[in-house]
Amino acid sequence: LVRKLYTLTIIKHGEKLLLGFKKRGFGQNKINGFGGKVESGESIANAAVREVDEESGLDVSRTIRKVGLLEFSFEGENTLMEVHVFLADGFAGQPRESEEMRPEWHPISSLPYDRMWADDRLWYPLLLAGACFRGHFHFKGHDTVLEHTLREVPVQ
Ligand SMILES: CN1CCN(c2cc(NC3CC3)nc(N)n2)CC1
Repeated sequence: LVRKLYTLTIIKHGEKLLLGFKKRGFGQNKINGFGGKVESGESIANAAVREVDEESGLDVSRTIRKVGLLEFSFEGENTLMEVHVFLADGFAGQPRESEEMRPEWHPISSLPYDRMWADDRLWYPLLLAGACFRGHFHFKGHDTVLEHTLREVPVQ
């Protein structure tokens, strides 16, 4: 199994989340938090801050907290995605569209789960409850979760 590191940052402001419509690349046309690959020699938290800046123009360096670790495997593939999830409870700057992402605010009471990855509706409730969590989701293709594990873990 080839393990690759990624970040995913969700920005919360009051009762809304700032998510983005992915315009290209992996997860194109889905709504998601901001993120990308962790480059060699980069800390995971710094990679998260860099990706939020690149994709939304916002500075979350003073507001992000680590909230989760999600692993994704795919039927018939030898790749394992290790996604480090962060929650930012504030930001500096104004959201701006980038080549990758079109930022948009979504009320927590009406998240567009059917336009998000299939795993999101499983772990977002833990994120929104302020929990820390760890999960593994085994996908068939990009739309079907064949099996998964998910548990709350003690806050670090
Ligand atoms: C850099 N990106 C960040 C977001 N990320 C994913 C993946 C995902 N499910 C996996 C089946 C694909 N679910 C969410 N919500 N985000 C992939 C890597």
